[in-house]
Amino acid sequence: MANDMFLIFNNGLRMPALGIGTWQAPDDEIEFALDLALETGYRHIDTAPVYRNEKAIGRVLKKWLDSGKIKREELFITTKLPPPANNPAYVEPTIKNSLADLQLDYVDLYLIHVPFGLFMENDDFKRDANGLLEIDTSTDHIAIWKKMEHLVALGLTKSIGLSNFNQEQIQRILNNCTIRPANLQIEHHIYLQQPNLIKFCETQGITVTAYAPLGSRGVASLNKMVGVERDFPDLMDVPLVKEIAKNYGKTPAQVLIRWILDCGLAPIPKSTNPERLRQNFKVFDFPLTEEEIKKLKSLDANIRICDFKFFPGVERPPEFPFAV
Ligand SMILES: NC(=O)C1=CN([C@@H]2O[C@H](COP(=O)(O)OP(=O)(O)OC[C@H]3O[C@@H](n4cnc5c(N)ncnc54)[C@H](OP(=O)(O)O)[C@@H]3O)[C@@H](O)[C@H]2O)C=CC1
Ligand SMILES: O=C1CO[C@H](CO)[C@@H](O)[C@@H]1O
Repeated sequence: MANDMFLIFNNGLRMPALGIGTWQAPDDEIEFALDLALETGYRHIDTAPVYRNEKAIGRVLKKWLDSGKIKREELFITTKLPPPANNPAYVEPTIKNSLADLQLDYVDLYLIHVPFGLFMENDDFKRDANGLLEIDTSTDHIAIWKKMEHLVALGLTKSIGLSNFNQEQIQRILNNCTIRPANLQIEHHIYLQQPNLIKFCETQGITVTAYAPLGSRGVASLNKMVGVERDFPDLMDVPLVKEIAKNYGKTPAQVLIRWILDCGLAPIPKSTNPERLRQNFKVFDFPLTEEEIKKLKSLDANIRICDFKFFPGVERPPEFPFAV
């Protein structure tokens, strides 16, 4: 089954609408899973230096590209500027590190991962004496964006975009840019739909990628590690989702993914499990009806799962993007 759906960027680039997420996929798992994903037909891969798996992803990409089984232009690779590199001086060296690890000459999309800046210490984010993350209060989005634009001129990325930015932060970039953001990557699923932000992106010609489309179990495990107590709803157990899945002979995960595609967004579900990874790709043969799309839209409950509570103290000003 072919992935025949694309999102068209404001620079003309075509991004396969369904991608594969790679957060919390350690090296051995991701090497195996990515190989299988490429066999299955996935062509859009989402990663980031903070996922610490770019080297493993690079090994798989090199193997496929060297073998001639795939051409570079058939792939769509996204990676991100990590929070400690939210500083104009670090933008170019940081993408060059990612490219070296990914064994690529360019990526298709480079995103500013989060709007707030952090610092590194001993291979981890730097904390103060109270265990709170130290925030870089000098983070300057406009100066960083100028360097992001320069990366396009250097040919190190085809397009540039943002992740986890709110409308006000995006508008500030739009007011001061030469190259407009091509894409915004945000949490998006039936319980967090942010219609105003999506509408804003639509009117500004910014495509939207939906992270945590299945409800992200990874956030729960990070929360647990830092003692944040929070229960999340299981999106695959929602009665309406299960009912629609049953009617089509599909799984709840497939309905959640298909609904995002039908909303015109790009879902990037993560799976390193062979059966689930293949299952998540089999979504091109059952467009939902207008009625089903509407009913699923009515489930919006403004439940943000990836609220960065697993980063203690990160909600302090100046650039934390969400209402606290
Ligand atoms: N820009 C940002 O700040 C963020 C970006 N992301 C990106 O978005 C991607 C997706 O988000 P993520 O947080 O991983 O969460 P997802 O919503 O993709 O959920 C992934 C979880 O669901 C499980 N799963 C996958 N497919 C199925 C299925 N068919 N049935 C049941 N369970 C399934 C996976 O387990 P298993 O692997 O065992 O199948 C994993 O535990 C990330 O991997 C990352 O690339 C994510 C968070 C933040
Ligand atoms: O993409 C993401 C997933 O996990 C990270 C934590 O390590 C977050 O920074 C993030 O936004």
